[in-house]
Amino acid sequence: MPKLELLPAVDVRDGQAVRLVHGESGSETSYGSPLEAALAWQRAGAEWLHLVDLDAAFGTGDNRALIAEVAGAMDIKVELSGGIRDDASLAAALATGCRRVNLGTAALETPEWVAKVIAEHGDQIAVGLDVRGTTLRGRGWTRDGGDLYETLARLDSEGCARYVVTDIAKDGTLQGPNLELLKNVCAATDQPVVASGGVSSLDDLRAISSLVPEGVEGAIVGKALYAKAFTLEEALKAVAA
Ligand SMILES: O=C(O)c1ccccc1N[C@@H]1O[C@H](COP(=O)(O)O)[C@@H](O)[C@H]1O
Repeated sequence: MPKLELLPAVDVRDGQAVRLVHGESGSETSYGSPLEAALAWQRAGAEWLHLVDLDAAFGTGDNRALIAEVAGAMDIKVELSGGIRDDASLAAALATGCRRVNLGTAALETPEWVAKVIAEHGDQIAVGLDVRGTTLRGRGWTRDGGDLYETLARLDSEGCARYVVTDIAKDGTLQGPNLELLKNVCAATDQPVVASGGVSSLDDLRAISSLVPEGVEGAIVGKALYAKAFTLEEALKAVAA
């Protein structure tokens, strides 16, 4: 059985690595230099970095140059998110050398464009399904964007390679992942799922690992690492077993 991939997160707001609670603008805790954070996760053995431009996601500007600097400094695979909504932002994201991008708002608001870029770029495109209950949220998670399972069926039919599923109610809370949601999404699609939101302990990672046979491929870990609930080395060991 393949092991669960771990993706430590670096979310960038106003040039700083931050963590939010429920993805709410204004709830930031700052953790300093995004480059230093990313290099620290790489040194600790990460194989992936989940890198988010929060300003681009919220529409409060962007950190494009800094994101490119961080992605360019990585020897590991980078998954890039936030504000990738048109040809120009997609080209800039892919030009960083990232392994793949996550599209959020675009999958809700411009489905024709998303179908086109899925067809063009294959598994370099993932879609972030950011949900409250079963309602998708876009534009920095401030606007409803339709039903999770209807959107998933549409994206599956268009050949979307992968989904990053975030339970907004759990994100940044250290309250544990929404395992039911992950199971339900895995049951609804044959494509791999990356879990996001709520990881608080090594047991949470072991619980997500138990869903690998159902289709969970990876887990994004944010607040728990920054709050030092465990180290990345411990997390990698816990999912290797
Ligand atoms: O990661 C967050 O905490 C987050 C909070 C609020 C909005 C977005 C967030 N992150 C990721 O950004 C992309 C969505 O960006 P867009 O809608 O495509 O501009 C998505 O991967 C979210 O998970």
